[in-house]
Amino acid sequence: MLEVTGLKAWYGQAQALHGVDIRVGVGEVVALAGRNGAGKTTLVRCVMGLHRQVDGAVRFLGRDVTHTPAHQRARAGMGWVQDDRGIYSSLSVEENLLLPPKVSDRAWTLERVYEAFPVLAERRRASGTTLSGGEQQMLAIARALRTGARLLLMDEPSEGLAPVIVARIGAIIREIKATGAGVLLIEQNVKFAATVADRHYLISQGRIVNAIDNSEFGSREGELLKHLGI
Ligand SMILES: Nc1ncnc2c1ncn2[C@@H]1O[C@H](COP(=O)(O)OP(=O)(O)OP(=O)(O)O)[C@@H](O)[C@H]1O
Repeated sequence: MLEVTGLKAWYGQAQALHGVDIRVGVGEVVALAGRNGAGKTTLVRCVMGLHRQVDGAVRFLGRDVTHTPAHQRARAGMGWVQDDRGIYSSLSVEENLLLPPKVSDRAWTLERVYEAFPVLAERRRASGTTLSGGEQQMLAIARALRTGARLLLMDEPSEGLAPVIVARIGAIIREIKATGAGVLLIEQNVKFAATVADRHYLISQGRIVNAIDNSEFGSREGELLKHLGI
């Protein structure tokens, strides 16, 4: 579904990505971990079409989208769950859920969202400003699902959340996977990533330095943690 090959990216003269290869298959959850400044956000921005100083190729659903504008990639089925959560704070939960444009017939109905996220049903009339961190994260994920995105790019969904909420988010990611959607998950919490991911990529200084199948995670966790300085 997503194939990134030989991706290079620059900020002016400074090169941030040095030939990155990653892929996400249908119904696959792929985790990306790396230290601060390793290139995770740059990579996701390149995939979404938000960073234009690039070389190499990004293919999505069999089409070369390397030079396709971001709004067209979103329309083709890429959904970004941002780390700042991108919620309209002056609008209610339900209004936030009604805004996203539908890009495919996989779009989740409001009823389906409320079934999967009971807390959003309870808080449907609450304004964005009054939501807890966990509720905001769930709203951000639900908004991406409302579009019918085929590939979700998630930026640190577990960050700053209580373990019980992180576990709930893990269950939701597994549910998304079961629908056949792909997920690219930026996640420093590799223990959490291991509960949902099929594969782990480790990025360092703009290069993928390790690709680990989740079945090997138990024996190679130490290697990952050491690399991340955890
Ligand atoms: N707007 C920018 N202008 C110049 N250089 C940038 C810019 N954004 C990022 N960089 C540089 O690009 C490299 C990769 O940064 P990036 O933000 O992609 O890393 P990251 O892995 O997402 O880090 P973090 O976990 O801190 O968000 C770093 O060397 C960073 O300093």
